[in-house]
Order: sequence, then C-alpha cells, then structure tokens
Amino acid sequence: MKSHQLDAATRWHFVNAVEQLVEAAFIRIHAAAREALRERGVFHLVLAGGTTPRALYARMNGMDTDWRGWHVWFGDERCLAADHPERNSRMAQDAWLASSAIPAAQIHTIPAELGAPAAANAYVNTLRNVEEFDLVLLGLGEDGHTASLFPGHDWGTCPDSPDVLAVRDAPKPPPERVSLSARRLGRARAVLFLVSGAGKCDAVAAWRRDEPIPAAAIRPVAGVDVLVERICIQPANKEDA
Ligand SMILES: O=C1O[C@H](COP(=O)(O)O)[C@@H](O)[C@H](O)[C@H]1O
Repeated sequence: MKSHQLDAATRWHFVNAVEQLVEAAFIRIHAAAREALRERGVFHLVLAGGTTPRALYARMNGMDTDWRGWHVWFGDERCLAADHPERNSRMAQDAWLASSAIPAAQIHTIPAELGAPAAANAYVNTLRNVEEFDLVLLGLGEDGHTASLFPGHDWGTCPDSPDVLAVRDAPKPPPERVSLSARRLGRARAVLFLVSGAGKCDAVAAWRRDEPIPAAAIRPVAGVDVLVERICIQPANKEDA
C-alpha cells in the first residue's frame, strides 16, 4: 500500500483491489478497538452504509476482540421500513451484526422508520452521552457525498448545528434520510474513508483538488485517512497513486 499526503488533514492510502482495502480497514479497526478497550474499556465505532463496506463487515466476526465493550453507531440511515433491504442497518445486520457477540443493546440503529425529523431527534438523545467516537467509518458517493450529506444541502458544519440532521430531497434514493452532521462525525479520535469502484473517480479527483465536497467537510483534529482502490484514480493522476 502506498500512502500520500496532500495536506496535513487528509492522508491518502492506495490499494490495488477491494480485498486489500478490506484487509487494511480490518487492521485499522482492530488496532483502534484494542487501544480504546485498553484505555477506556469501551469502543465506539460508527458504521458507513452503502455497498462498499459490506465485504469488510462480512469479515468482522473473525476479529479477536472483547465484543462486550463495543458500541456500534450509524453515520446515516435511509427512511425506509426497519427491515427494508436498502436500509444501511439491514446491510450491516445481514453482513455482520446479527451473528456478532456485541450485546444487542449496544447496537444503536437510527430509527429512520419514524421519518427523518423524529428519527433525528431520537438519535440526538441516544448519542447524548458519547463525547467522542473512537473510529468513524465513512464512504464516498459518486457526487462526493458522505453519510447522507449531499452537495447543495446543509452538512451541519456550523458550531450550532444539531448533531443529527433530517435530510429531505436527497438526490440519491430514498430522498428522505437521517445523517450525523459533519461536525458530529468529526468529533472522533479517527476517521477512515473506504472508497472503491471506478464510479468514484470524479469525486476523488475533486477532493484531491481541494474542492468543497461534503466528504472534505469532515475535519477531526487528527485528520482523516482515505483508503482508496486505485481504480478510483483518473488516468491522468495514476502516477500520483
Ligand atoms: O447512500 C449512501 O451512499 C454512501 C456511499 O455508498 P456506496 O454504495 O457508494 O459505498 C454511503 O457511505 C452512505 O452511508 C449511504 O447511505
């Protein structure tokens, strides 16, 4: 894996294939969990949705860890029935959580079936005692969105933004969603983006050009790490990767 740093806040790590991306993410999660459990006895992990992390989640039960200390959160959710196949929580349940040893009460799904405003309010309350996440996993959409923070929408970057946003008119279905704000996602000891698929070329190029895409609005103190499949790099920039 080759690593690059365009600025102090964004560290790029290029891999040749999805299998390497999964392996690299698995190692980072394991290390973050070990440190958090040793230092604080609890590990707060935020999950990304979409399709990219599914293969990673399917590997997670092979991790040697004390699952009793894990708390799982969601960065965003789609306002669909609780068991709808397009729900982010359903994907994570099917791939990992339903067969994991994490206590069920420590898997904190967003109740998006209530509709965006009610679900956002409820999740603010669920999150109230979590000061800082240990690790936030995020994806990158083809338009540069992350979680459910879309171009042209409120990303929750202001100091008085609520921690959880009710999203309407999202350009990617379903239009009604719930998302942690950029500020809340950035209140983390570590943030790791997982980026795969040729469809992400434009978004990766925009981010590397320092354009203000939603993903670039996640700014934890320690900076972010971006694991990128090399196919996401435009041909003209391939030598940089
Ligand atoms: O809709 C969403 O899209 C992004 C990216 O998903 P991917 O399928 O391209 O991996 C995802 O990170 C987000 O959680 C999800 O709701």
